[in-house]
Amino acid sequence: MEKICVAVRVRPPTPESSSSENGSSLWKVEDNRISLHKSLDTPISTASYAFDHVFDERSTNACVYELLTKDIIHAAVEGFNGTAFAYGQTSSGKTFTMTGSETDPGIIRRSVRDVFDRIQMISDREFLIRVSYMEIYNEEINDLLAVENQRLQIHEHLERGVFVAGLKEEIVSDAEQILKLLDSGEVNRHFGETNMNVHSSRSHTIFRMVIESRGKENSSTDAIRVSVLNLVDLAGSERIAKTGAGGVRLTEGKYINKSLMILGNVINKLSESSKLRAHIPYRDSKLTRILQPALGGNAKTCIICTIAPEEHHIEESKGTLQFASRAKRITNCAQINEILTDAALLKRQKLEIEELRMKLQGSHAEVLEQEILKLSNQMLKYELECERLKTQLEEERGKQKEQEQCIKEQQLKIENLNNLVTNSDFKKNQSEDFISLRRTQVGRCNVNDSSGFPGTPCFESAEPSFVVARSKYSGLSDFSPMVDSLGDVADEDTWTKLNKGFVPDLDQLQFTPAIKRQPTPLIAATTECSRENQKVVEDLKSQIELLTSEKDSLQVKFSEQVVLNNKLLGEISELKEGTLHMKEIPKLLSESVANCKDVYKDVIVTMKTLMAEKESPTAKLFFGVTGITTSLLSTLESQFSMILDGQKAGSIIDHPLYDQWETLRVSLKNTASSLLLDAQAKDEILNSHDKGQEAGAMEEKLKSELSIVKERYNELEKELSLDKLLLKASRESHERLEKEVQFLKEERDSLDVAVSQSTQRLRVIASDKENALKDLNVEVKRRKEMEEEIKQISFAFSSRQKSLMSFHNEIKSKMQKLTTQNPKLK
Ligand SMILES: Nc1ncnc2c1ncn2[C@@H]1O[C@H](COP(=O)(O)OP(=O)(O)OP(=O)(O)O)[C@@H](O)[C@H]1O
Repeated sequence: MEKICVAVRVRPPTPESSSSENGSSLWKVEDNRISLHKSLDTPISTASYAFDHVFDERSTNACVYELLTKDIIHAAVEGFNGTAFAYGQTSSGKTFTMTGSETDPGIIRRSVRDVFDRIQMISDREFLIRVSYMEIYNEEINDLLAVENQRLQIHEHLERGVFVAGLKEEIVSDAEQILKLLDSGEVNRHFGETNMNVHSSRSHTIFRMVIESRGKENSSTDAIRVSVLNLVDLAGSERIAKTGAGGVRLTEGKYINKSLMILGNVINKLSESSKLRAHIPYRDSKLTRILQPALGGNAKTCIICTIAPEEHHIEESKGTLQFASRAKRITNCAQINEILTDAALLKRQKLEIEELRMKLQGSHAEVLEQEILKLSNQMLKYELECERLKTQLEEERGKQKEQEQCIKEQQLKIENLNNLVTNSDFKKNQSEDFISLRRTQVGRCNVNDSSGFPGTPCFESAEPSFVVARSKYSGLSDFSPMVDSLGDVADEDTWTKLNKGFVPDLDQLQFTPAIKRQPTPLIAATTECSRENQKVVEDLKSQIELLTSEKDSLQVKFSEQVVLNNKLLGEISELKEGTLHMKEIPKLLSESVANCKDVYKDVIVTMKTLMAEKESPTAKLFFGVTGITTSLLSTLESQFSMILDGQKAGSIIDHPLYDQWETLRVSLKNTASSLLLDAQAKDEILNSHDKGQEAGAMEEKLKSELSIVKERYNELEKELSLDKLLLKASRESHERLEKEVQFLKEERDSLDVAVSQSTQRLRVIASDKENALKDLNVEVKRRKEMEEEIKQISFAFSSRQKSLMSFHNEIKSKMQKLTTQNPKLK
């Protein structure tokens, strides 16, 4: 187990920035520490970071290679997998570090030369070297050594691990040959000009050397070593606002930021304690999938994080340093990769059996026998444990299937909900609709409003669980985002955001045991093997526990979602009911207005016939009132016609407008009939020739009636303005209602997203379980083989013991014979 080696390199300031920023860098490098200083040279305590190496602006590629990469290259020659990669924002010097210049070659060229120098020094082994060069451009793998090999796929093999199918591998015999291949590959690389870098890498490149070696002598008995060396130049993260990217550059930028964010996620998960990290999202991007062995796997890895010293890049530089801090906590488990030929395996086993025999012949025979027995028992125990885990897994799978079924049903429900919402025809200006809805939602509205207007929907009174559940969706998901949901990643420098707020805690560092897949040496290693097996089984057990708990939490979340969904469904059906009810109002109102109009027309006709003297004050007043009332009626009519637009009939009896119009109708009718009676009385009075006295009384009466009409008119005017206010309030309520519906729709959409994320997560868990099961099967198979071997050894041991016993008895009988023949010997 060893930690990843992490270094930081500060690029020299650009000529423009050194002239504009007085040439003084805010980043100070002291030994292996880098800290941010304020302009007055006071250090900022929270921005000080320590790494394995920190290279300042004056350091050369030669120095970086010597201190950081050289050991990994030498280890690769010896059979260890190795990876070196450069990470940092755009224009911070990654390509300069990996590729370098003519005068100061970068890590890749230096590594190539060093590999061959090293090979020259190893005289007892022979080497075969293959190289490949690929780029990941817009999440597609292209072969840089064979342009026709585009969009290559990643495959996984039990023994070979993750590999890129169809990638050209050139067998090379010297460094010069590789350097030429590199130059030809460089031509095919995607570069582009941005505001930040005139020669910006638009893809991640991976230069790979596969180093195979075997001993020159006794080659049939020696294992073949195969190691993979990856030298990676990542594309730089970029802020679109700074790079000024558009069109193709923008698309590239989005892909670059997305894959770097996933790399950041993987690093974050790996830097967590092993108890917390349930799932490492290697599969979320091609880059992380290819680099999987280098990140927490079987490889020696170094990361060089490059930063730009300019003040306007401080945020990006801090992000890079936080990424580096996390990477520093990752532990790899590198081991020599050996492939044993059958002959080599046989020879090794023979040697081991011989060793065991020697031990058996010594005084430890019994102890060893016991140990073998103990081991056999342990094997049996582990096998049983494996069986148990297997059945547990089967059960888990069954449960998972059920859950998937549940999710499908849920999705169906959501679709129905969707249809319901889209079918609901909420039109603008249907303000009165809300009045009816108010009745249906009386429990949830502010009906006791002092204004007496219809209450507005009140969500404070909603059940707390509803609010809690809703707030959950606004929070960030606790698992890594899926590639497809990151469409707008490039709009914000998300990876920098992601890196913020990290507090390194090295004490919590945990190690992940790696599963060894190599053939295991026999007897001498049995104890070690059993311990290892135990560890593996425990590891698998803990993995299963983690998966189970994760599944449980998902199930809880899922049932919460179901509850929330049901609630939303209820609310939406309530709203729908309300809407149907509301649709009835306008027609009735318009009917009411038509009624009033008819009555009023009758009244006017009657009144006109009564008004003999058209120029009298009473007639003038009457006609004036008639005009006003007509205009009132037309206003109301136009308002209702606006509301009626597109609505259907229904019934509403208790609407305030209905009451008012009813009162108006009755009052007009009464006035008309009283006027009619008065006119008749007047006729009678005139007929009785008592003109003087009666005319005065009649005038008085008419005046008083006129004032009543006036008052009534004023009242009507007030009622009308009240109605207007009511209409306004209703309109506002309707708008609020519409917003609420919109909000519910959004809520439903977010639920949709959450459910699909859960589904994806479940799928990932399922595949993880599948992998765990595969590993278990491999383990079981291996254990069976070992058991077989132990049986054979036990058998050999017992036959050896028997022969020893017979030999012993033979000697004994011979001795006895000798002593009987020659008693002197006694
Ligand atoms: N250590 C250094 N010494 C001198 N010049 C450097 C150094 N590092 C970077 N530069 C120069 O800075 C510029 C940008 O560097 P480079 O292209 O390597 O950045 P990058 O991180 O690879 O950018 P991108 O991600 O956009 O490809 C180049 O002109 C390069 O020569």
